[in-house]
Amino acid sequence: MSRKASENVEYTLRSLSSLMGERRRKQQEPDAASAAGECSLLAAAESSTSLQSAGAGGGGVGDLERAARRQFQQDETPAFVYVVAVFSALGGFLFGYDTGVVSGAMLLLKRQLSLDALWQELLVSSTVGAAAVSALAGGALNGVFGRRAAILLASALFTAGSAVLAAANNKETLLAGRLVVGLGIGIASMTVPVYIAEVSPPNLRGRLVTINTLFITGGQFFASVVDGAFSYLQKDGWRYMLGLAAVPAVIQFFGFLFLPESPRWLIQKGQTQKARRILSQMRGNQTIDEEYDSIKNNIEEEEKEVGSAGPVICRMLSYPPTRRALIVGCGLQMFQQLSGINTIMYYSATILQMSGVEDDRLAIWLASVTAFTNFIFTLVGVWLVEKVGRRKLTFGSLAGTTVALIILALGFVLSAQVSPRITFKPIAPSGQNATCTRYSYCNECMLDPDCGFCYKMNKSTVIDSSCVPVNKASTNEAAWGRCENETKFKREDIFWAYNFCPTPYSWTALLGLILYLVFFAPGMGPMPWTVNSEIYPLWARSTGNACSSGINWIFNVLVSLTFLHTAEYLTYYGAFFLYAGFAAVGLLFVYGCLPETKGKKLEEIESLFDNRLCTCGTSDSDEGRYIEYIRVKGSNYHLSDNDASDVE
Ligand SMILES: O[C@H]1[C@H](O)[C@@H](O)[C@H](O)[C@@H](O)[C@H]1O
Repeated sequence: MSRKASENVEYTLRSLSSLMGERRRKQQEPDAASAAGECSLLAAAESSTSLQSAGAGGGGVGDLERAARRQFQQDETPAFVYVVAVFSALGGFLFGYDTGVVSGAMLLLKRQLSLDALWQELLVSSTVGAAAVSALAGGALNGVFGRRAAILLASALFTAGSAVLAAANNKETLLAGRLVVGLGIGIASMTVPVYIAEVSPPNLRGRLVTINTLFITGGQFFASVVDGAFSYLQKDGWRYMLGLAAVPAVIQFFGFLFLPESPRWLIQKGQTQKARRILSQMRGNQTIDEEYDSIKNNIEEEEKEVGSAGPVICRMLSYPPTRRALIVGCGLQMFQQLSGINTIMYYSATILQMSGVEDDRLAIWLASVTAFTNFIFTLVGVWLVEKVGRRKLTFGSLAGTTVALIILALGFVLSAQVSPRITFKPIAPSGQNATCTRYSYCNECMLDPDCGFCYKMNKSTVIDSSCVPVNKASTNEAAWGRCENETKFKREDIFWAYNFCPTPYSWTALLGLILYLVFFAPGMGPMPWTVNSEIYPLWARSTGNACSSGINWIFNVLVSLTFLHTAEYLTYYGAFFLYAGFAAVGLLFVYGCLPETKGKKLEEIESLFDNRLCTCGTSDSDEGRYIEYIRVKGSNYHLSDNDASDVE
């Protein structure tokens, strides 16, 4: 039987068994109910036989199956699961908002509180650093107190942190607020995907977990709009930017007071009655027996196989399937960051300036266009994840990202090659730094963070150009010379370029940037989070996600903090070629090591890591196959894709 046909058979059987459950509930008489159930199964067996022949002959799908499919889809999506997913994903929104909003807030803050470079760096990176620490610690928190408690704690931290930030009167208080918010981000980033994965039905799990990343990028986009809007409020605009996060945080906190704990965590802790009640609430009108049994059996088997002595991380490392899963999960998170997403997100305004946008405010608004691209294309990922699966989506996305990075780098190579010559070397006033005046091309001048390029234009040609030191207090003007006073030099048609050079190849940078996000956002953005929420068995899930989220945050700090220095040492194109190199290695890793988890029950996924690591590329033919358990007249039949006839 062809694979397509076998999938159809499974689908129909599941649909019909679901229909059967529905019909059974509607019947008042137990006997009549069981008769209806048997009828349905007989119909299923017949239908599967006819489908087998239809599949073999390449024919269409019958009315019965279509009706069953419709019914099945209705059955599978109780609104409650969506409500739970959306409330949890508010954690993702806050993660995106708080990491995104700071760049705009910093523009205002540094003026109002006269922050030097060290304090600016501290305020930006303290949050990411705190997130790394709390993501790592979040594993224990999740394991001991449960997912719900962890999400409640994260939203409390977000609320408290935002309130402190909005009311802050000095930089020390701001630092405290940013640290508290960072602790919330770390806990939310590792807990929310796990929680959503555990409450979702298998056929929707990928989509619902990916919604969390949609909320992350949505938060980043919203933050960029808020930054743009409040940038006009020079005094105290930053208070609104930083404080606004309290609103979704409070909503999430109160929402979660009424939302349930993950049934899987409850079963693990022995609270089986409560778990059953929640599971049936989450599954609407379907029977929960098989799912409940399979979770419970799995926990018991795991305990037998792996034992329960010693720290979880040691047990994970000494048990080959979880060790392999951990390598895959952490590797994915590492490559997500190494492919440079956050240099694109945090420095898009700078990169856009390189592409010829000279006005600061316009660059901030255009940065929100890039954030919007990231958001919209994550939505494409939500749509694709259950259609093409995790593996193909991640691979395709990373391949496109690599090409986009190469285009971005080539754009910078072209710009560097036609970099304007420096034609005018002013004498530095006594006691002033003269290093900048030694450069011969704009490109060298641009890469020195202490210097900027001052020039005039004759039609489209750069003339009278010089390289002079930048004013440390405001990078909008030079420390001395013709570009010293912004209002004055603008009146005289003189231009100042800090961090960029005027170039006719500006469009390549813009093209590369947009292409990058178009490819990155549907796959490499969300899949590392989605896959990590699925690949660990229950006993290792919190710890596995804590480690991989920790890795994500650690590489986030490393890559984004070193971007400007990397560009200084390797030039801009060197930096992007470097990220392209990392992405290419990531591509091999994904091809070799990432198995397909689409449609599988969480309890089945562990077996994907039974074989030696990095043999997944050879087991593609297994993609999309299900093993489904159905309950027939009180007994469980194991239905593989070749033995539909087992059903009587
Ligand atoms: O998945 C997310 C998303 O792609 C964000 O845009 C990025 O800033 C995060 O670092 C990443 O983890």
